[in-house]
Amino acid sequence: MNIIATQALTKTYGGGVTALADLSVEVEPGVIGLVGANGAGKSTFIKIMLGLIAPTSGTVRVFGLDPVTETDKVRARVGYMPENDCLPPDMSASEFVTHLARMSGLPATAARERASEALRHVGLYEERYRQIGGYSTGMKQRVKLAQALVHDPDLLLLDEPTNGLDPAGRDAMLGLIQRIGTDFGISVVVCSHLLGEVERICDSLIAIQAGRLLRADRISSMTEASDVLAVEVSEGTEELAARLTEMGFPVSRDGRMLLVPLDSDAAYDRILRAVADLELNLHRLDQRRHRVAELFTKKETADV
Ligand SMILES: Nc1ncnc2c1ncn2[C@@H]1O[C@H](COP(=O)(O)OP(=O)(O)OP(=O)(O)O)[C@@H](O)[C@H]1O
Repeated sequence: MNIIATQALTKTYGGGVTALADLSVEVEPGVIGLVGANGAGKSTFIKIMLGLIAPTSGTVRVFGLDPVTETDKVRARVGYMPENDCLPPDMSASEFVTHLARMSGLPATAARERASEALRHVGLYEERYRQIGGYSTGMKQRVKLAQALVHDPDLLLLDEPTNGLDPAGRDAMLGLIQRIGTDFGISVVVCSHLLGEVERICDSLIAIQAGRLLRADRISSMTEASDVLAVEVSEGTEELAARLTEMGFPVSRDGRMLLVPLDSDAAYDRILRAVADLELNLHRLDQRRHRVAELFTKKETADV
């Protein structure tokens, strides 16, 4: 079952900036990365899913619901962690998250309990009565995550959750997000311009560029074997390269590896024979896997 489905979704802001253009995508449950360079349209997509802004044309459904006309029903099932800092410095995390739980419709006692639970999940239980103004950036990000979780949503939309964090803080936040997906069975859309980090924790990716869909697929499909063979020998790389070139293979080098396009099954056997004829010691012979970063053209690539 799809959790999100869009059809020709388009958003043009006043002033004529088209942030999303004709985006059609279907998203299955899991931990999903929404990736693209700055300005690609990720935040716009998230805001449309939440019913915060309306599409210019096209449709969007979240759990089969229309965020434009069924906003409350969508928000009851979706938690949102915004990109920007939006926390009151003079409240404790406990007060703040309880307040948002109350706003979601929970009675006072249940709201307090749920807030404590959410703060425990994000690792802030001990610190929950301290004022947010004294928190580190990492702790503030965790408060934002806790408030997104507090009403027990089925889907989390996280906008740049690792923003401003140092490498250790990033790893901790990514681990937390992954656990939310696996341990609680909540689907998560992680929006980021950092392809490398999203790739580590997601089952699937939606890649957008300048508001258009580049590809939406499972990461395993994106990194399937390519039709390029990587050949590495302990010694005699030059010799082998020359022999393969003589045999008509368009060989290229990548460090100690020779890369040879595989145009037929016979090519595999011919390369093996060449290695044997030259009496070289074969170190490695396998099909290269595609890299997710290949999705993006070099010029407009997300940071990897
Ligand atoms: N309220 C707005 N009015 C006009 N243009 C906007 C508005 N919000 C976003 N845009 C423009 O729409 C495009 C997409 O912006 P959006 O914030 O959705 O991208 P993003 O991928 O989330 O980028 P970032 O990672 O920088 O937040 C950008 O060109 C941006 O300048």
